[in-house]
Amino acid sequence: MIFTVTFNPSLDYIVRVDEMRLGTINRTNYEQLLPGGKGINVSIVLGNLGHPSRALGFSAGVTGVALEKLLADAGVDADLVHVKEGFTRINAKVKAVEETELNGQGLRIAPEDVDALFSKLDVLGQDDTLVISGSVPNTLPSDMYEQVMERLAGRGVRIVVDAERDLLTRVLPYRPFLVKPNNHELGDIFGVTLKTRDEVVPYARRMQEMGAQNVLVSMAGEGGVLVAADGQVYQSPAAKGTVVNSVGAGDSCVAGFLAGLMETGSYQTAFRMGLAAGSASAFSDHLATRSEVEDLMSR
Ligand SMILES: Nc1ncnc2c1ncn2[C@@H]1O[C@H](COP(=O)(O)OP(=O)(O)O)[C@@H](O)[C@H]1O
Ligand SMILES: O=P(O)(O)OC[C@H]1O[C@](O)(COP(=O)(O)O)[C@@H](O)[C@@H]1O
Repeated sequence: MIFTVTFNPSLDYIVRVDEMRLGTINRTNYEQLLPGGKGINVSIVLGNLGHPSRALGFSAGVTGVALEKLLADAGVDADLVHVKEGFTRINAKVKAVEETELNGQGLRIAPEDVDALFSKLDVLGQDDTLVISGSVPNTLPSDMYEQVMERLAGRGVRIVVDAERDLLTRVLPYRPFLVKPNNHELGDIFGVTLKTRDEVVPYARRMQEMGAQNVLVSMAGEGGVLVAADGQVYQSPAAKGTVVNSVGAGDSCVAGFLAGLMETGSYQTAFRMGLAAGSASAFSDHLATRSEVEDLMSR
């Protein structure tokens, strides 16, 4: 069974404006409200691809109620800890000539809420996969991901991590099954700018030497690189298409990779399915569906 953990779920409020001007009123010409947060998106896309998962995390307030309603509508099996104070954040994504995101800092999660989440992790064991993904509210200790990995150590759980900077590097000694930085996040870790797939390969290898079993580096319109546990390096450009909304493309990439690996056992196919799922999400106003992913893979 696959479990996802999102420490900082959101409602994503996606709007389009012809021109974004600061310091004045901007009127939108399109708006959409979607469930959000990295692990949550992974669960949605896994479901779209025919693989059930359970989404764990936190919610609070009226926005938390709305989030759970949207997840139920999307057929996601969500088991969120209800935090007493505050409200689930709303992340605003403004699409104009450029894309601007305003991501909230998130909930004030109490120690007993963390305990409640951890007790839900106690059922995980051999053959289970856990995806821990996204930011951690700044009211929680910065070693949250390590605490999760420490708790699951020795139980044979395959752990996937999609996070930035220290959250990511600090889990590497626990030998996560998969990490998925994008090229900017990978470059930030090593203090370099990575633009091409060839430039990414040596740094992805370094992440593997530091402990990750598989390193999948997504590169938006440039496609991606996989340094796999089988010793192979796979590279691919991205599918060509018109980008409608790239929010959730990275999460879709993780879901596509896991689905492809479960279905075929092949890292190469998993990589292709990951990239196709990312592109399918980027090319539409919803997260990737199975038929969209298969269509892109067949091209
Ligand atoms: N502009 C694009 N054109 C084609 N595919 C894209 C585009 N943006 C994203 N993708 C696909 O989605 C994947 C993940 O996107 P990326 O932006 O790298 O992730 P993240 O959201 O984590 O930064 C890419 O590897 C690619 O396959
Ligand atoms: O936890 P963070 O880093 O603030 O990111 C949360 C945001 O990322 C998303 O999960 C999308 O992530 P990706 O575009 O990287 O796939 C949004 O749904 C959400 O608003």
